[in-house]
Amino acid sequence: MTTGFTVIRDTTPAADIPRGAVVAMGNFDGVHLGHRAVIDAALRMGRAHGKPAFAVTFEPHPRSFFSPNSPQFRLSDETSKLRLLAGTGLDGAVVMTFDKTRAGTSAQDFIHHDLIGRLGVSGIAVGYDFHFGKGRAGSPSLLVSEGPRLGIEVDVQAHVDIEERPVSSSAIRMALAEGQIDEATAMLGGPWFVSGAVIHGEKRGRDLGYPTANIRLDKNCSLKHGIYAVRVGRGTDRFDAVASFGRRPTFDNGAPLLEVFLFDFKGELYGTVLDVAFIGFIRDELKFDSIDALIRQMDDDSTRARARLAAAPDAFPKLGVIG
Ligand SMILES: Cc1cc2nc3c(=O)[nH]c(=O)nc-3n(C[C@H](O)[C@H](O)[C@H](O)COP(=O)(O)O)c2cc1C
Ligand SMILES: Nc1ncnc2c1ncn2[C@@H]1O[C@H](COP(=O)(O)OP(=O)(O)O)[C@@H](O)[C@H]1O
Repeated sequence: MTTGFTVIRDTTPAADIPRGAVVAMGNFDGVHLGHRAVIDAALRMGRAHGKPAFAVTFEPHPRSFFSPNSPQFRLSDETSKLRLLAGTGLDGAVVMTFDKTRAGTSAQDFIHHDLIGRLGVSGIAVGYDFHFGKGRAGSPSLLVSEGPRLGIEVDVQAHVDIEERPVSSSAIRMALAEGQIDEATAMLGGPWFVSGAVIHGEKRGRDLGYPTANIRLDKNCSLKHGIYAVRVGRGTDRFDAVASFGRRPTFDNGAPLLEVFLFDFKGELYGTVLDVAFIGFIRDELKFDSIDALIRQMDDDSTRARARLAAAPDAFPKLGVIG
């Protein structure tokens, strides 16, 4: 686990910002294999320069600033993204607020004020399709052409392909919406995960013999409704589990909830923040005619989830500690 991951924000005093860092720039939603190629390039450059390597990223996601009315399924919220970035070996992240001012900053001003003035960057790694600055005028080729004059090394990473398809955050969103967990895991370089605090439900689970820790996911989460083999993290503890994400058509067809039954666990989880990593898809969510039929199905789901998890004993996202 990486420690000492520093987060720099727009409000961080200049005196607290290390000068001369190399930066990996991107939105980094999900921190997938393509992002990791850019991050690895920055790590190599940082070692060569004898300088720290930081991610430069934007919050909220620029798309939600530009299209506030078309909801965005985020693979990782800000905290999850920072934990993933902290797990890569980077020294920190510069989180730039994406607001009206930043959206209106020209590419040249972004380079000169935000990157050189504020950070004194000595190197920049980006992906082939990263654009920045007002009107998306800033591009990898602009950085490549300006870099030598500014004394900044620039590294542009090509797309990472899996089966001849470029890895992208939107391809991963689509895979999750289809319940294609193996595809999402391959593109991410590790299992997709969500985090949330356990809330109270209808207290039906304990009567079924399946108490479930209930977690409300972001309303824009488009993970396919269904039953999954999951691995749960509570701090550094790990528990194998089976989870249902859906509306419980057998009962209430209510708001979508993630409900997690931890194997071999007894205890109180209300209020606890759990990390839930999706390891395998088991089946679609169904409406059962009787509680007994649902319970028999949950027994079978548990057997299948245990087998799926036993085949991937170490599967869990590599997360670091922020701060
Ligand atoms: C492994 C598993 C499979 C489930 N499958 C279904 C299902 O197919 N259909 C359904 O309506 N509810 C399903 N559920 C949700 C249960 O109905 C729900 O956990 C139960 O109602 C308890 O709710 P509570 O946590 O609010 O007490 C499943 C839950 C688990 C843990
Ligand atoms: N093995 C377990 N897996 C999940 N939750 C458990 C387990 N054992 C005990 N619990 C506790 O039981 C609660 C879920 O019980 P349940 O009857 O489903 O209530 P609720 O409807 O409030 O979720 C969890 O939030 C947790 O505090």
